[in-house]
Amino acid sequence: MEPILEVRDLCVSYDGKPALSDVSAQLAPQRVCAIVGPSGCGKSTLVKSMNLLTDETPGARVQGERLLRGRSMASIPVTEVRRRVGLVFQTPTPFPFSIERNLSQVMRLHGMRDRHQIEERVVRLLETVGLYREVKGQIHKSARALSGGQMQRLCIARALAAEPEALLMDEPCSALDVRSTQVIEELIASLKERYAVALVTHNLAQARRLGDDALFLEEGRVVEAGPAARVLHEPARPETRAFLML
Ligand SMILES: Nc1ncnc2c1ncn2[C@@H]1O[C@H](COP(=O)(O)OP(=O)(O)OP(=O)(O)O)[C@@H](O)[C@H]1O
Repeated sequence: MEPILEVRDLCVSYDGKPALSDVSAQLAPQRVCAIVGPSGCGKSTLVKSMNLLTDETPGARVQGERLLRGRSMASIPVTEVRRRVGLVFQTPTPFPFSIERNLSQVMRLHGMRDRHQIEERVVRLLETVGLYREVKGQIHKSARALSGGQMQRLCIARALAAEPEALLMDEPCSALDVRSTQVIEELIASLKERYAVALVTHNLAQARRLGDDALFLEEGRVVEAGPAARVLHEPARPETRAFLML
């Protein structure tokens, strides 16, 4: 199946210091690609490069190919790439206005004008992330009053409001408690039906639970890649086995 998003021979450096070297990776439809590896190995840099955020980082230099459904991102307007490739960060950071406006603003930004259509879609998105029941009747209250887990689900809904094809998640649960983590994990498992997902995680158990594919990075290089069942359970290299505590 054609990948939704692909990077080929990607090299990223910050102030001349390499962070990623010759990285190739694919995000396939209806699959979660778990991106794992030791601290500082380039996981965040990889997902940020997948929606061109690295290209705006001062001192960063990006080389290599990035493709969205086979078309070079270089030939697609940045705003379109960002719409089609959503990014969710480690710390949930909704904008400091209402729950409703956090979502409707994205829709307006992407040209939706019909008020009823927007209202309907806000409800649908809140349902998708399992928030509707919890915030019903309060969607005009500040998003910052939500719990950490609720804020993260709102941030996921905000990424989905742009109707993306791929969803990049950079440690989406690391600021959350066990229960909220479980809720987000269930959500990720359901979202992959509709989106190609990249999941950066320090949590190896989480990578094993959710990953269909896996990419193991070390010092900016891909050292193992393929089906998660192999990479995370039977990696080829002794060093990877040691990291994965196998
Ligand atoms: N904006 C930046 N400016 C300079 N160097 C950076 C920048 N962002 C990342 N780096 C460096 O690039 C390398 C890769 O960092 P990155 O954050 O991508 O790794 P990571 O695997 O996500 O790390 P962690 O698991 O600790 O979050 C590190 O050496 C880091 O210090």
